[in-house]
Amino acid sequence: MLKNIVFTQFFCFLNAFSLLIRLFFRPKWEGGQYDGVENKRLDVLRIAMELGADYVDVELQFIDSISGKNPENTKVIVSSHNYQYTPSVEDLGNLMARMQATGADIVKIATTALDIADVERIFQITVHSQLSCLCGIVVPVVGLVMGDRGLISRVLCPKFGGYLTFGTLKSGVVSAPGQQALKVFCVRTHPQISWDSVLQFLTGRLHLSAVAKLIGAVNYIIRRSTDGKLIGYNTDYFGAISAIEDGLRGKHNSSSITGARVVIVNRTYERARELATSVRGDALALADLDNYHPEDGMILANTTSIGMQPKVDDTPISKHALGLIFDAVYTPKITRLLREAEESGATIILLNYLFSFTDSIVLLQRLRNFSETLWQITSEVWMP
Ligand SMILES: O=C1C[C@@](O)(C(=O)O)C[C@@H](O)[C@@H]1O
Repeated sequence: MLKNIVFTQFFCFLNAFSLLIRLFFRPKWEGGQYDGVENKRLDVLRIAMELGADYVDVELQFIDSISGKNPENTKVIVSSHNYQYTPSVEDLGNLMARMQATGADIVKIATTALDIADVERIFQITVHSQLSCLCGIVVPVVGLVMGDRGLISRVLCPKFGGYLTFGTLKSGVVSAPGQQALKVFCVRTHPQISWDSVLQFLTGRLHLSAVAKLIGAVNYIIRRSTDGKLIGYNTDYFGAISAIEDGLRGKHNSSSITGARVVIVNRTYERARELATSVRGDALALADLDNYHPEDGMILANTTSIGMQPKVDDTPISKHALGLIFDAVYTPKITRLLREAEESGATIILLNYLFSFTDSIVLLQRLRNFSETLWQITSEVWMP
């Protein structure tokens, strides 16, 4: 029976970047090719487990016939496919809860994009399901949106905490609409060519949006289809500012946001002063931060990479911070800074991934025909 199974897919674990082959046996009613008796299909999955498959993938409707019967080294993925549309956030949330409650090792939801903005709902659910780890075990989630308009979900899913993405080994041979052939892009330079010169190459060719120019950083580069020009945007600022504003609104129960006195802290005092001068703020040396006693209503924003994986035990401030604490680090989502701040009773704010993303969708929608030319630079390119 195993001979009849077609191996046409691969898992691409983007984080570890190791490649695993997965066996799948999806029925026609769930978008696959198997048209036979259900019991036989489930038998195949059971045999696969006995033979030591790393993963077996079963539809939500059949999870009971597999879950709990798997050997320790076989992980069970529970799947749901919607080939018509992407349901509302509420419906997706309910579906996710039902899937998580099955006891599966991994939850996978694949929906269909009728509009590029549908992807946002899947990202929202993916992010939300990671945050529920605060109160218990996190079940890894795969959230994908099928179809050309869902392409961005396949590329950006790791950024939103997705466990893996799907692709095809051969262009055109797909098991779901929108799957892309595996291409590993890397910026490879000769040891004598410095990262600075790569940046120089990019920055020399970039046209900046007004906001990116002002901030001096971009996190998205899009090749404009009308003239092929590379346009650099900054969408991260919006994710950060909107999260802080939301946090303030929630804390003070009001809709008005007022200005603030800005204090810039940097390891190099001179640099702190330089930036502080440009925003008419004050500067502080990092060494003085622990003894700094700000007035009530302080918002502390960590915009450095301190506390980011792998150095998750680092924190920019040794005492427990109070007030409203924002951390721009997004791996891990709950940094030591945020954890300790929360323990001290502070209000913590996470980067508003979704706003950041919504903003990019708005940009993309403005620039029609984007799909073949979307470039995403996951680590920011800083302008010299
Ligand atoms: O669940 C998935 C992901 C998928 O739907 C995709 O969109 O790549 C393809 C399916 O075959 C697979 O089982």
